[in-house]
Amino acid sequence: MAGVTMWSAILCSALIFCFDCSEARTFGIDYENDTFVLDGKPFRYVSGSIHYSRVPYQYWMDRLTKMFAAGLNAIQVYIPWNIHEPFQGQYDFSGQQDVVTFLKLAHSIGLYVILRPGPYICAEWEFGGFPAWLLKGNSDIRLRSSDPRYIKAVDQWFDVLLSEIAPLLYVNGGPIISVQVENEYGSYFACDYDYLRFLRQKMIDILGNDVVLFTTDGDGIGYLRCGTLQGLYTTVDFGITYNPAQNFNVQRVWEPKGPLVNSEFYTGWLDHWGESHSHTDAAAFAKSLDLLLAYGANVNMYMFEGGTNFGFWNGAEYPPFKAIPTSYDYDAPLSEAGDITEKYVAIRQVISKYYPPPPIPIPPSTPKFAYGKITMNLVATIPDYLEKYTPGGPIKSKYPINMEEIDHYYGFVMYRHILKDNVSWPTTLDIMGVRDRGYVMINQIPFGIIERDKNTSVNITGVIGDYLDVLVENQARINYGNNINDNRKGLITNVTHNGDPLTDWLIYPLLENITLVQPFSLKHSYPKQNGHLSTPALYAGQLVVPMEAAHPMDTYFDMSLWTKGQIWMNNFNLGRYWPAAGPQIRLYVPKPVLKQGENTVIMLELESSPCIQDGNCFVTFMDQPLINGTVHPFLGHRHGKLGHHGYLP
Ligand SMILES: CCCCNC(=S)N1C[C@H](O)[C@@H](O)[C@@H](O)[C@H]1CO
Repeated sequence: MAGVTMWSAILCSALIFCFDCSEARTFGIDYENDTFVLDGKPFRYVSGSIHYSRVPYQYWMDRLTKMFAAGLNAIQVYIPWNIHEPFQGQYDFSGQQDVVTFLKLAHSIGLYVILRPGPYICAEWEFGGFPAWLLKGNSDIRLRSSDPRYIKAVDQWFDVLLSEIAPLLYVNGGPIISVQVENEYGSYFACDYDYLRFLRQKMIDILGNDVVLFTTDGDGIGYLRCGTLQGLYTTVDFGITYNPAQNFNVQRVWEPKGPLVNSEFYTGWLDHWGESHSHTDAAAFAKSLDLLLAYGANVNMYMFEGGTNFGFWNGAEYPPFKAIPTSYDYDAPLSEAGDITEKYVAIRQVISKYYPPPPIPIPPSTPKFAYGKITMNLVATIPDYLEKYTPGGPIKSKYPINMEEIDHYYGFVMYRHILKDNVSWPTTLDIMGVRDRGYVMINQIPFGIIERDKNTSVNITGVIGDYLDVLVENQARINYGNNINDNRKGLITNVTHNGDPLTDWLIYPLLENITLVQPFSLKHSYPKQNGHLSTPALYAGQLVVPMEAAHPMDTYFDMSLWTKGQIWMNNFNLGRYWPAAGPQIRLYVPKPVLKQGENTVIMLELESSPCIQDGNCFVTFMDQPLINGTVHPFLGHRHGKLGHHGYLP
């Protein structure tokens, strides 16, 4: 008897969070009865996707509690590699990146976890989760394949990540009941089974054999051919359907027995700048959910809480190149700000037909406040700023260098060339390799905007010694499809003038850390103008939040009079704005980035500042979102179509 007591004690000590050490915790598949089994009993999950990287960590508990209050018993979570390994070999699992804490919070509420660690995650996230340093020195790397350079990086990353994850597996006392291998691999051209075998083995080596490993692919035969592998449970994804049998027939081709699983049941859809906000009818979705649950399916609703692409974390589709906005609201049941929606109520109602209502009330939406209008002031034009604030000075190079090679992966970089000849009449500057958008200036006077795959030339004039500046915006690395390998940013080709390559360049990485933006001796002479274009410049303002207990509150940043740029609040990068393109007109400002008293707002306006046009140098803080505004499909210019030589001044 003593022996048994000893073993159960050992088992307990091995099991974190274990509540009942008498029974080993198990989660698996009962193929005979077409169901998952949890601790030997039939189990079906009703799950929702939430991405911890898109919700301020101070709000994680709020969103997770609302998901539990909807009747969910599980959440589905992607792990973006690039937020955890910003530079190769440097890892970050703290603060906003503290995925272990996020998963433990879910566990504490009573939510199981379906984990999707990639290494590729798609998700409309920058580079599908890949770190940009994968491209440094490897312009021909073949991602998502057995390319040894890629496999080496994944192997090292998974050694670190999976070791963090293992203690949180259900079998070890944690909430993780299943782990996805790769992501919709069947939609990718490589079809490299050795790569999938490597991933499967790596996960088994570190996570063990007591976890369900699965794949997810679109519900089409063609997708599944390359998307799954022996030993990985095949699941599918699809949106609203009124004939679940038809959708699951595809899964049954690969899994004749076992639980039916829709791993991404789309509650809404993604947006692109310049296109109308996506919408999915709540009643239609609820009806389809009812049919899926009645059919006995396991369902994960993608997204249940969409959140925000703060900073430079949005992704892009290609072709054509279309960047994802800062809001990832997704028309999801919980809004970007975690508000309860009609769709949330409809879903909760359907789930309550199958399961007892959750033992907690629905938490309230967080309060929002309209802090009103504040004045913005010019700090500096970007050329002035960079000359003063580029630590160590610019990089000197005979030809332009792409961003990855200078270890500057996100945001902006300025390329400067000092004219060696007089250019007395307008002649063509060609910048074929702009990735993705460029603002061309001569001595700070804007001459035009260039865009990848569209207008890549501008007519310029100037004299010897003039500064030709090209400020390039990396709008996002493509996150989906077969072009994901072609993701280098900045200028990836030479710049030619009248067909001749321009040589001798100064390259200024624009600081990702905005704290160095100290108000210059404020120049009251506004930047140079050329038609409606103004010199890219930094503007600063102060938002004063009342010193009252109720404040700060969530709010929305309305910069609808401005055109396109980036916003920081107290040095927190709120994300990109582009009201000239739409549909997002206001940015969500979560309470945690604000403080009582003075809050510093910094804007980088790239194209056309209202301060110059009409003296309306202000922004407004509202108490309502606006992500379904008017769109301008010519990629964002109220002033009409692109001219042949870029936007005409
Ligand atoms: C327009 C192409 C969209 C590609 N993405 C697709 S199909 N999706 C599946 C993908 O697995 C998920 O990460 C999300 O990216 C989702 C769309 O929200």
